[in-house]
Order: sequence, then structure tokens, then C-alpha cells
Amino acid sequence: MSAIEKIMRTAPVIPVLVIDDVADARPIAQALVAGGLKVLEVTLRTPAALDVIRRMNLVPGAIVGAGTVTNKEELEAALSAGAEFIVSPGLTEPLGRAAIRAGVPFLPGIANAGDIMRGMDMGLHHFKFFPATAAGGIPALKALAAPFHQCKFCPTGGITEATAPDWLAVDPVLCVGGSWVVPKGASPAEIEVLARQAADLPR
Ligand SMILES: O=C(O)C(=O)C[C@H](O)[C@H](O)COP(=O)(O)O
Repeated sequence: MSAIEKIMRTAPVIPVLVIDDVADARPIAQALVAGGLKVLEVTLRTPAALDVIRRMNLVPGAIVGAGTVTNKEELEAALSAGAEFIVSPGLTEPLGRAAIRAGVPFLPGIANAGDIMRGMDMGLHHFKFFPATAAGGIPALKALAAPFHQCKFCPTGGITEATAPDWLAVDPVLCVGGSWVVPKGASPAEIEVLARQAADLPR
């Protein structure tokens, strides 16, 4: 099993984190890991993100990656901060080649057949389907996955606790990504409850 597939199979949900204050990093990571979600995607959407990755890496059991990585420079910054995997909303040749060269588990976004074919040309078979709901939802993913039976997916974008089970029931879906597990302003205790519910979703 490839390293990225192992990460995707760790739990049914990868929490997508947008964290403004580095002081929140450790309590949020501890709550998620305690609830059963070890794989954490820290989006590079806030100035604090690289420090958040460093801080979360100190939490035992956490497998911390970077999301919203859109180019080589961000890839290098994320790796220097200790990111163990890289998620991107899309796929470009320069980013794909750099991630493969770095040997880091890589989950690039795809939304159509051309994206998947470009990824397969690079030897990639694991993709984030983004933006999952807006790009056509489950019917679109099923139609896309059919000719690419060797590919596995992590749909992300617009997925909720209520819709996650339907996505997880789709054969090539190994996990889903979502921000619902960490609502803005939620306490660690609330996050732990949401994480446990997400970790218990059937696949
Ligand atoms: O930041 C990125 O790199 C993204 O690709 C976007 C995120 O994956 C989605 O914003 C999460 O989707 P929601 O669960 O609908 O909030």
C-alpha cells in the first residue's frame, strides 16, 4: 500500500483545518486525536499555518499534513515545517513533479477526466475530488471514477456529517475531507465529540 493510501485509510474523515491562532493548535489537535481522527490537514490559508503544523506535530499520534499547497514554494515551506503529507486543491505539473521528487505523500485535487489523466501521467492514483459537491456531487464522482478504476478518491468541499456516509459508500472513496469537525469557536470538548462521530462513520 502506498504511503498516501495508508494515510487515506487511517480514518473515514480528514479534518480540514483553518486555524488563525497558533495557541489553538495543540488543544485542537489533541481533541481530534482523542476523538479518533489522527490525520490532520492544516490549510495554508492563514499566516499562522506553518507554526500550527509545527505545534501540532508535537501532539502524540497526530499525522499532520499541509493543505491548500498550490506551488513549489509552498510545498517547500510546508515540508520545512514538518508536514507529513501534502494536499492541493488542484494539480499542476510543477507542483506534482516537486512533490514526487520530495517523496512526500501527495493528494492533489481533480475535478474532471483531464485532471485525472494528467495525474496518472505522473504516476499518481490518489486524488482529492474538489470541490466535491459543487463539481457535481456523487453522480459526478461515480461517472469520473468508472473509467479510472485504479484511482482512489477523497472527496472534499461541501461535505457534512449528514452527507459523508453517502460519499463513503462509493467504492473508490477511501475517506472524505471536511471542515465541519472543527467549527469556528468550538471548544476542545465539542471538537472531540464531533471527531468521535466522524471517526465512527462506516466505510
Ligand atoms: O483549502 C483548500 O485547499 C481546499 O481545497 C478547500 C477545502 O478543502 C475546503 O474548503 C473544505 O471544504 P468544506 O468542508 O466545505 O469547508
